Amino acid sequence: MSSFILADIVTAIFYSYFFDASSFPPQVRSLLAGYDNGLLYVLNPRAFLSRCQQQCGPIYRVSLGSWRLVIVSSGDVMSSIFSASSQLLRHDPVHQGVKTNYAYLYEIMIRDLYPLVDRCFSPRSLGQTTQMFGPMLLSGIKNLTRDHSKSISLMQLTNEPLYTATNLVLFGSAFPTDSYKDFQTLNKSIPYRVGRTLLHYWPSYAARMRLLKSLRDYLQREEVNDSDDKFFGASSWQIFKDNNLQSLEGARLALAFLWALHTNTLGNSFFLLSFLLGDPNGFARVRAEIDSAVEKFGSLEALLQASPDKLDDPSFKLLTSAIMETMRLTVLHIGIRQANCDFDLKLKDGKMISIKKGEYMFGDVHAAHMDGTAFSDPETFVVDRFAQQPYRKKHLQTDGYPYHSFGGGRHACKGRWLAVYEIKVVLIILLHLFDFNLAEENSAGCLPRFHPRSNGVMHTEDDIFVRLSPRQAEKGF
Ligand code: HEM
Repeated sequence: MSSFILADIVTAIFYSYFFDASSFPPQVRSLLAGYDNGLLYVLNPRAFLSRCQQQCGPIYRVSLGSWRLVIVSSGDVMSSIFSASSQLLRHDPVHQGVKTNYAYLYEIMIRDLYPLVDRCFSPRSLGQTTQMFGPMLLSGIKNLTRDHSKSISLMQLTNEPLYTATNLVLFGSAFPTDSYKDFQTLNKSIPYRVGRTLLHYWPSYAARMRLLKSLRDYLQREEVNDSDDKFFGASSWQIFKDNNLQSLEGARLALAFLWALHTNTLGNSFFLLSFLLGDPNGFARVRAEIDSAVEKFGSLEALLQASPDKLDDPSFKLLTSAIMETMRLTVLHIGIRQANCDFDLKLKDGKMISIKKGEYMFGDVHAAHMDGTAFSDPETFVVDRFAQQPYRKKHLQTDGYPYHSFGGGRHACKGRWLAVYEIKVVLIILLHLFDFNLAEENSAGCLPRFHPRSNGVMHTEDDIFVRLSPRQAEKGF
């Protein structure tokens, strides 16, 4: 056993032995110095956290192996975490997918890459960044759906054209756009990777290596002379070049970024369409809204060429609500921050939590989103849950709800406007063009089952197969 693991175990035993269980917040008990809890967490994070919350309430301490965490599921406390200064609670770079030389890479991410993302994906600049996204996505969907005689995977239909069109508009034609399969192999293996089991490990490892190689080749281009990636792609490439990051190390950082860019957006597009297929009335209402918006814009093509700002409009009130509702159900936990020093975190009700140096703070968003006092019938997909509010441009329609799917404060999701826009366009195209019939090969019913190991966001191993038929008005398509 390495000395590191031994030190971890000794620290954990020491910590659990001396911890005062009567203090606030309460401590989840452990028989094996946190390692029993660590194992239970890895096997089924959602079930473990839900049990802890039932035992201890909305704020509690738990040791997962050598990690000491304060877990919160109350909206107010989560907001206090997001707004705490980085001198007290710092973002832990390991959770950004950067594991090697991370202090250096993390600095580049925070200093250069995130501000660029913030600028390019803000509501004001998004239109410039995503020019041609709609038409490219339409073309990708057309290519994939030429043969209507065969059933098609809903995962592939909602994900592959989206992945490819996004990469093309952001990074230009030099980007390895044929990397969808490898990306998905890696993405699907995340629950297993986190659990450190060897099952499924090799294909995921090989996919990661191929992705890293093609990203390194992309970064090592001599010049960026594509006219089609001058806005975001060229600026991000310049950051890698200026920081001497065109080697494997740069490719690792680029892969972490690519993952942040795609994983939740792809997952949510798939889950949203599956939820709608399981709710025929909701499906019909969203489609009616899309059809009348297409009429208002004149044609689907005109709508797809419109800027994201034009789609941030009450004409898509129900669709936007459906997107936010899907994210409410599928985002699990966020906001991992590590305490730089001992300090007291003051809560709104005047209580204090004494945070110890080295402890992690962690928001159990799923628990907050399953709170029946804030969300009626919280387990159910309710298509118009957020459609009742007056529509406000540049707002996500969730004001007034304890809603945390995009985090908050200084580190709130910098891609949220892009994500909502992209998912909107996927749904507009698919619902406007096609009727969906479930294919014979579906065994598990229409709703995909959440994978028990899902961590961060819901994962599923289920797919849904559908037969598409062009709608009456689109027979010529
Ligand atoms: C449905 C889609 C998405 C969801 C649910 C989502 C969710 C989140 C959440 C919860 C956080 C905060 C994490 C924390 O506090 O530790 C976050 C951060 C971030 N997201 Fe997203 N995200 C999505 C799409 C995107 C996209 C498309 C991008 C584009 C690049 C993006 C880029 C980022 C970045 C750069 C951060 C880090 C911000 C910072 O630390 O300052 N996200 N995201």
